[in-house]
Amino acid sequence: MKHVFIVNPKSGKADASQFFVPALIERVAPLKLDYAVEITAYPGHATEIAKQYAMAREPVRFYACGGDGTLNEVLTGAFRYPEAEVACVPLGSGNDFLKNFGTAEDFLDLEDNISGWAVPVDLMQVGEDQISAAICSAGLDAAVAYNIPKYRRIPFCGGKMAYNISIVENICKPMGNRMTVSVDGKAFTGNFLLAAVANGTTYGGGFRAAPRARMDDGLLDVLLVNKVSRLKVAGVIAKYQAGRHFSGDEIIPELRQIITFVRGREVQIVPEKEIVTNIDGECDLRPQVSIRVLPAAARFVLPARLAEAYTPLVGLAGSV
Ligand SMILES: Nc1ncnc2c1ncn2[C@@H]1O[C@H](COP(=O)(O)OP(=O)(O)OP(=O)(O)O)[C@@H](O)[C@H]1O
Repeated sequence: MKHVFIVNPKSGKADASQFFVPALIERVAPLKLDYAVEITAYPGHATEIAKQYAMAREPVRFYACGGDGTLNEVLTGAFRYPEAEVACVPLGSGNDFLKNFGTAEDFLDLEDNISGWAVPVDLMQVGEDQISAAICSAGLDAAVAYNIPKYRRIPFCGGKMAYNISIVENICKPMGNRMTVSVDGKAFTGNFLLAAVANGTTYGGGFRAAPRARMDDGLLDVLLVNKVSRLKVAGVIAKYQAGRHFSGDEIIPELRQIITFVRGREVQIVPEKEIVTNIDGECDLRPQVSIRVLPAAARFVLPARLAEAYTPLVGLAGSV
């Protein structure tokens, strides 16, 4: 099998082509692998690189070396090819996807990652031609992420500070979006702070919005958070962030009037006005969003120690 390391130099805080690639080559060379290193030159390039290799229809493993955006791009390029599997070397700022399986440290163990194997994971089809691996959302959380780049350029205003300023800005604006969210045909209409459609548990740099979601159950966990007063919003968001809005498979009693949780396979979000949406960390204004689960659509490589401990819900490990 060919091993292709696709490195995004713009992920995370430092340029991985400088600090990671030399170390990678030093560690991989003695392993006598058939390998290649590709450095992305622009957004979307990782998809093109993955597609180009996968089209040879030979067994190939891609290592998405970057954050969730890079992983999304590599999965997008690879998932239609049964000979291709996708691993992740977490060099981004959030790397929320891999939290479904283990920690960043587990995936940074390069030798363990290389000797790991693939398990089937679900993906989401967003609209006609976009793929999402972890979570799609619309509303307040997406608007906060959308505004962050504007503050990052202010001197002394780094990641966390930019995030906090963006939260304050969004909480000061009128909150809530009137929308209808349909889950497998059942419609929920209301004034929602946010709607999240989760394949995985975590997004936004550690928000455990869907702590009960599984990447291999063929289902999406949908969370609808009602508009609440400014006084209540911080408390609700704090619980939502920590995953404390759930007890077992249910929303905790004190939040049941505020948060609706349903599972399904197809979701349409139709807002009254254009809304900011977040698809695996990439934010855009959209008039509406439709999302459909693609069960066991990709092969995701777990490092050997995690793969040994992993119990899949569907199929057998490595056999999509
Ligand atoms: N050479 C490049 N120049 C500019 N942007 C690039 C380049 N290569 C990739 N990108 C873009 O960089 C964006 C950010 O990458 P990524 O999401 O992997 O990092 P991150 O934001 O640090 O991590 P996370 O999403 O986990 O927080 C992606 O949307 C990707 O399209």
